Amino acid sequence: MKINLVAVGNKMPGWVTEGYEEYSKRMPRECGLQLTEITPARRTKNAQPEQWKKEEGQRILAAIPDNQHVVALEVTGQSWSTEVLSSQMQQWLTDGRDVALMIGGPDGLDQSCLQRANQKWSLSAMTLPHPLVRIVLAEQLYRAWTILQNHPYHRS
Ligand SMILES: C[S@@+](CC[C@H](N)C(=O)[O-])C[C@H]1O[C@@H](n2cnc3c(N)ncnc32)[C@H](O)[C@@H]1O
Repeated sequence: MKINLVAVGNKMPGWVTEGYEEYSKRMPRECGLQLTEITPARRTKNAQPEQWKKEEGQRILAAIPDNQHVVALEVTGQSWSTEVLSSQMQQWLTDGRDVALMIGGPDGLDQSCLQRANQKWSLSAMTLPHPLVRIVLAEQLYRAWTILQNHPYHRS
């Protein structure tokens, strides 16, 4: 299984790239984490957040093959403990399809992305900045993997 992390935002500052890679590089081949960065819509002076989200949504969906199991990162989604995430990961591995995780931009995910999602996952009731979300996500995926491996990284 491959995890296809489709995230709005490119040209990230060094601390974001370093933080993300610190954890993504720890993921094993059988559960490899691959990042697809989506170019954000150009924000013009006349605020058109729905239009920007729509544009980004089209780019996100174009980066996800039809046969992938899709999870939207969304504040109002389901809250999973790390242990629940590891069970989810086991289910994804058993299912065998690649998994796509979608992270929206500053205005969030478009409705078309939410409709495509098979699951919606909330990391917290707080709204996090999208660059931070990819780092937290990579760490939690690694932590969930270590639980499946009975590796001592995770101490409950
Ligand atoms: C700055 S947030 C967007 C906020 C936007 N106002 C909204 O309502 O979605 C950017 C993206 O980060 C992700 N995100 C932010 N906080 C999150 C959280 N607590 N749980 C899951 N995803 C989150 C979502 O994918 C969101 O689209």
